[in-house]
Formats: sequence, structure tokens, C-alpha cells
Amino acid sequence: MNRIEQSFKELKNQERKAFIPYIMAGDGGLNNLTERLITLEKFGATLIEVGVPFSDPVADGPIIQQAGIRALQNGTTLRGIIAELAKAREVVSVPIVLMTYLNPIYSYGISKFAQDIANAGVDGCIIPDLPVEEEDLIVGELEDEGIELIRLVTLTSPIDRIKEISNRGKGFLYTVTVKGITGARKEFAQEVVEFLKKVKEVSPIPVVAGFGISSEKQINELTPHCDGVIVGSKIVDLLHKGDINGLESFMSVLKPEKNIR
Ligand SMILES: O=P(O)(O)OC[C@@H](O)[C@@H](O)c1c[nH]c2ccccc12
Repeated sequence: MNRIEQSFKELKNQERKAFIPYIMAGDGGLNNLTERLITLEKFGATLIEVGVPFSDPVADGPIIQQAGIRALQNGTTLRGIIAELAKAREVVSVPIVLMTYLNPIYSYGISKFAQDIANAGVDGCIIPDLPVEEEDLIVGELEDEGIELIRLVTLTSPIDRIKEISNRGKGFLYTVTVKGITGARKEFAQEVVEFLKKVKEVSPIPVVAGFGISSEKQINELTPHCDGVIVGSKIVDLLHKGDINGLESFMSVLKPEKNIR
């Protein structure tokens, strides 16, 4: 069984929800990557999403864009990230999902990419600019290496499409909870809860909410209706500021002792 499925199974047995932090690889230098993964695992991450910086990040909001620019400026490459992840895998046991746009995969070479990330101990891949209609380009190569393609659905996806996408899916379904780009939002539209309920009804795989989540209140609002949350901009910001205490307390929101419901 893939590490991702395994960890969702364990969570379910413990009646817990997933907390999935996102970090930008190379922000602050690639040599902090392993240490950051260790810290996030220690603070209770279920799984970690590792972003590959890219010059044209169409879905990224300002905080993640800035982190990407910092990472590119210090010379971070996909090759370097994969090498660092391979080293990290010796000391980190949570599942790792690589988030990258399609272009860096293309220039790396699709089959080499799939092989190299699998050898580095990566478990899944999120490719936000790869529509389901085009995924045959790459999904076979990923699956051959045991890498799960994590698919996204959004508030504007019709329910039939959500059904189709979630039925193809392995790992978990990334449910985008805002219309727009990544980044903290103060409040969610009421339609988000309704949307999550609908997605939960049709999806055979765990449903994880992401985009715009930055507070304990939001997490408590959403988690009764999904299997966990992804938090990007807030985590990237705390790490950039070096606020490790803030990170630890924010990540304790879904710890078992606080998660009695
Ligand atoms: O930053 P937010 O609003 O917490 O959203 C998560 C997000 O950052 C992360 O999953 C992500 C970063 N860039 C993306 C591009 C597409 C989809 C997802 C992402």
C-alpha cells in the first residue's frame, strides 16, 4: 500500500483529520529542506506538500509567489530538490507529495521525472495545470513508479465531473475551497461547506480542503465536512519569518487532544 493511503487509513482508525502543510522547496536555501520536513513531521503533519518553484505560477497567490521567487533567486532547481528529498527520505517518514506545474516536468523529461522522484521516496504529485483530459500524458509513467497523481476539483466543477475525477483518483482529492489563487482569506462563503458535503458524498477517496485556510476557526469550520486540510501561505509565511513557536501552536489545532468531536 502506498504511504498516502496508509496514513489516511491510520487517521481514519484514530478518528482524526489530516493536516497537510505546504512548503516551497528552496525558500531560504535548499539546505533547510530536510530540517523543515523533520520539523513539520514532529509538529504532526499527516503528509507534506513540497512545492517546486516556477517562473510562471498561475495558481499561486502573493505569499507563495514571493517564496518561489526567493527560491529561484538562490538557484533552486528541480534536480536539486529531488536530490535533497532523497536525503531527507532517510530521516523523514511522512508521505511527501511534490507540487509542480507541468513545464518543469517536461523540461526534466517525463519518465526520468517519474523514476527519479520515486527513487527519492516521493509518494504523490500535484500538477495544477494538468487537466484531467490531458493526464494520459503523464499518469501512466507516474503509476508505473507507484506515484499517485493527486487530482484537484474546484467550487465551479459540476458534480458529474467531481464524481469522475474522484473515481479516477488515488490518495486523496484536493478540493479547492475558493474561486481564485492561493492565499489566506478571512472567511469562507457558506457555499464551501455545502460544496464539501457534496464532494464527500460522491468521492470514494479522502477529501481534503485547501486554499485560503489560515486560522483555527476556519479549520474547525471545515474539518467536520472533509477528511483534512492543506495549509500553504500561512505555513510559508511562518517559516519565512522563522516563527517556529507560531508554527507549532498553529499545527496543534488538529492534534488528538484538541480534536475531540
Ligand atoms: O496557500 P493556501 O491558500 O493555503 O493554499 C494551499 C496551497 O498554497 C498549496 O497547496 C499550493 C501552492 N501552489 C499551488 C498551486 C495550485 C494548487 C495548490 C497549490
